Amino acid sequence: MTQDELKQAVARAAIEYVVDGEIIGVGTGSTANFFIDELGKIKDRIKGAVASSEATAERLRAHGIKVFDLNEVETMPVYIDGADEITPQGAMIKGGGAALTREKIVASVAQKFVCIADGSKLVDVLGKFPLPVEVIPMAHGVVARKLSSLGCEAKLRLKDGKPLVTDNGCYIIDAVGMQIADPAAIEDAINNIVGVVTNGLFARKGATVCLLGTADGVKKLEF
Ligand SMILES: O=C(CO)[C@H](O)[C@H](O)COP(=O)(O)O
Repeated sequence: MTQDELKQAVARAAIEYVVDGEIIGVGTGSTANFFIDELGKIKDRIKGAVASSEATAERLRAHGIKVFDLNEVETMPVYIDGADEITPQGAMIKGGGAALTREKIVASVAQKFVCIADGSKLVDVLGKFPLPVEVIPMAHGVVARKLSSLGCEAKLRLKDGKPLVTDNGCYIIDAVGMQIADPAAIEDAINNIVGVVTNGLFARKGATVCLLGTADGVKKLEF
């Protein structure tokens, strides 16, 4: 099976977690896009969705799914999203698609986080994938220096030769080669750097369930 077929398989399997008549939190990225396409097929069963990015909102609307502003929503039963890396304990690196802050915010409102990922995303120790850190633009230099002192190479993410600008008007610094033996400690340490909006570690509130696409079928990990 190709990686896309594995992503499609977990996207289909995630429909089981959709609660009829409710608002669903929806993530960002290629796996989340496959999930949105599946959600489109059962759109009449749900009230709508909260999107973790402008791109996701656009795709949801293209499927005729109503998109709610998070400020209108107090709670939702489930948030469904991909990950760049996930451990057997449910800690994740997210933000490869630069949507980490909104992903963390929407996930914080959901009762359950269902991570959908192809098998390549399962790792024993986080950190091979560069850790995304969203920063206030005027602080990117100082934050990069402080990140480097934590033992990584801090690289400003570029798009077409210019700093990539997130949906929040901020920049992303990718922390390359960070040793993440204690995800919760690193998540807190980076979030405490002045100028950081948030980082892509989901250690404190990681996944509740992970649907992992493998050649032997979809495996369910519960945390
Ligand atoms: O965190 C994310 C976007 O900010 C994505 O969930 C993550 O990058 C995984 O993406 P994909 O499903 O395309 O592999």
